[in-house]
Amino acid sequence: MSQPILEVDDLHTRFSTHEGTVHAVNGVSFTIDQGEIVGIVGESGSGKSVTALSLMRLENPGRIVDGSIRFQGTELTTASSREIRRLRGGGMSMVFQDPMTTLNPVFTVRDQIIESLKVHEKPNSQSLLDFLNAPLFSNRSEQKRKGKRAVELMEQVGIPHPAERADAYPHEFSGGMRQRAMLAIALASEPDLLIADEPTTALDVTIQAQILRELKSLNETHGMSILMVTHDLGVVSEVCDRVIVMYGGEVMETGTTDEVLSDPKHPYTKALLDCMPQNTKRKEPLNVIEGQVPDMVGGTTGCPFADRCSHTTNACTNGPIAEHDVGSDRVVKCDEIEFVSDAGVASGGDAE
Ligand SMILES: Nc1ncnc2c1ncn2[C@@H]1O[C@H](COP(=O)(O)OP(=O)(O)OP(=O)(O)O)[C@@H](O)[C@H]1O
Repeated sequence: MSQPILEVDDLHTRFSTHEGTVHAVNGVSFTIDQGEIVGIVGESGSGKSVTALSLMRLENPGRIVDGSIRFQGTELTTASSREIRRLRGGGMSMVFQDPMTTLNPVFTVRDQIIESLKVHEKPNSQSLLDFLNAPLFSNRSEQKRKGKRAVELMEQVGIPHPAERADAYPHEFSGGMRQRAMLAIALASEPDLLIADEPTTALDVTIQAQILRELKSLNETHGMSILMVTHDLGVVSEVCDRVIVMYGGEVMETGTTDEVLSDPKHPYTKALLDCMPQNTKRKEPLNVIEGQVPDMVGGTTGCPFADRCSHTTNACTNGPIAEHDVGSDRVVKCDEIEFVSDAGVASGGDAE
């Protein structure tokens, strides 16, 4: 059996706001094995991104108030900023939804990939030469080597004519190419775990399929583990080995992608699946889950999905809700699952 590369246990991340304390991540636990692709899926506001940011220790202005994140044996919740920097330079990288918020508009794509290569090679130090940004003759060959590597990485992520395009600025790239450039920057540090937060949401379906293929091939050829944050079950079904279904800052259901998508146990998972266009008859309006995701101010008592679920009982609103093992590596946080399996559950009160 594969060793977990990442172990998240009872993670709680909160934000202090004028309205009160937002319990964005509320007791989340999961693992990712070496070489595994795991998806986190859920509606907007379910806590997916804050979970991903917490793993990279980029949760600020939020704060981790409880729980543990162990990456390759290192506890990240108490790690020093030096350890975290070293980790970001090597073990873990993140790709964000909007490349323009991450790419620096005043540097060429090549320079930004080179910067990532430098951080990878010297995660804890910034040399005087780097600081002055004035490479001397002695490190010109080094600079050349990194430039060549940058072009190789651009080629690897499918940027056509990489040598010619390396000196372009981000605004000269299309959306899909920018996303690939960002992937190249993330890969420059040769991460063991890539966290990809909605990496294809802003792209058209053809480019989306190409990027997903790219990620899958990196996983297969380099054994890179991937945590894919998405609201799209189609993406999950295409690339993920396992899926974590999140709602209201909590994990509602986990399991292998095949099992969860073919036999969803939690009413929320079932409702999400019912909303997929593939599961709607032609010319009929798409299914929606009636109601809104909770704002998570002050946290929730009981199941966060209770006020949108058609099978809610008093026990669901009074909580706490137990996690049920319903198979190997399959967990469902719902006390009504017997009922769900027997009768089926649908969104908006449309029970099957
Ligand atoms: N900086 C912040 N300050 C206050 N609350 C925040 C902040 N960032 C996120 N939140 C809250 O944390 C909760 C979880 O948000 P998060 O972005 O993780 O959801 P998500 O599932 O990733 O949604 P999306 O798919 O839209 O990114 C939401 O209630 C959100 O409003």
